[in-house]
Amino acid sequence: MSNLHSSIQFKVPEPTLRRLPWYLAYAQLVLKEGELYLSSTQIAKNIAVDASMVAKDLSYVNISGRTRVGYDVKELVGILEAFLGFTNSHKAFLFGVGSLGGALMHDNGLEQFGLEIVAGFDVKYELSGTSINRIPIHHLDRFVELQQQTGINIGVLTVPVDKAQMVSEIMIAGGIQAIWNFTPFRIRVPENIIVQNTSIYAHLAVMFNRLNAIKEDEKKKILNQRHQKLK
Ligand SMILES: NC(=O)c1ccc[n+]([C@@H]2O[C@H](COP(=O)([O-])OP(=O)(O)OC[C@H]3O[C@@H](n4cnc5c(N)ncnc54)[C@H](O)[C@@H]3O)[C@@H](O)[C@H]2O)c1
Repeated sequence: MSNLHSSIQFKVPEPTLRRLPWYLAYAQLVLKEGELYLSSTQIAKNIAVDASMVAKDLSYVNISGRTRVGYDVKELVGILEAFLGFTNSHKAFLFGVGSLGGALMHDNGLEQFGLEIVAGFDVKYELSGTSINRIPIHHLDRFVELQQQTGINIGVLTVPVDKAQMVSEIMIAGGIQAIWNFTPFRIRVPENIIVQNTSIYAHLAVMFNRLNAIKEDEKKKILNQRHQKLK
């Protein structure tokens, strides 16, 4: 990625960066269906966001739609893929090949999003020399040597929570500059290190909360109906 490209990306607000992959996924679907043009209103309807928000988000990626016709779908897909860094594969090491780490190594979808896990590291000796989805697993002791050979600077952290800080320090000392942290521990890192904390559980809480809101609404409706009948 060029410096110019990365300096543009840093100015993009995080919520926009989180929405762009949704637009891309929808544009890819439309492209498959053979459509040539796509409007921001169409995108907005399908993603359930505001059309003006879609247009604003897309203004960050330097693509302009044609009045009344919309965006050229092929161009939109290409630009979004390149912008999000999905076209150039980023290679990563994974630390902690347990149930979550193993599942991530099994997931072929990650590569579509530009991340390729090329090796896993663990402290369990019985895992050394084995592989998951053709990705080799090594003992953690071999990390520095393999980092020096490959120059890989992204690390996926899936170790037990009480090991998160210690392993992240080993990762950083060995040359990792960006950590995708799946542990619930808020690791402390030097300023120049990028950390992205990710939790699938956070989204669960949102889903439960919305479900409860629906239930509360239904309860209110039932109570209202009873009141009406009593009147
Ligand atoms: N973010 C999420 O949504 C999410 C979801 C599930 C689990 N988690 C978290 O992911 C982490 C892993 O969970 P899991 O269920 O896969 O646990 P697990 O016990 O199945 O796997 C952990 C692995 O880390 C290895 N390990 C331990 N110490 C290590 C070290 N110093 N260096 C390298 N590897 C080491 C273990 O040998 C084991 O193979 C936990 O912190 C858990 O809380 C997060």
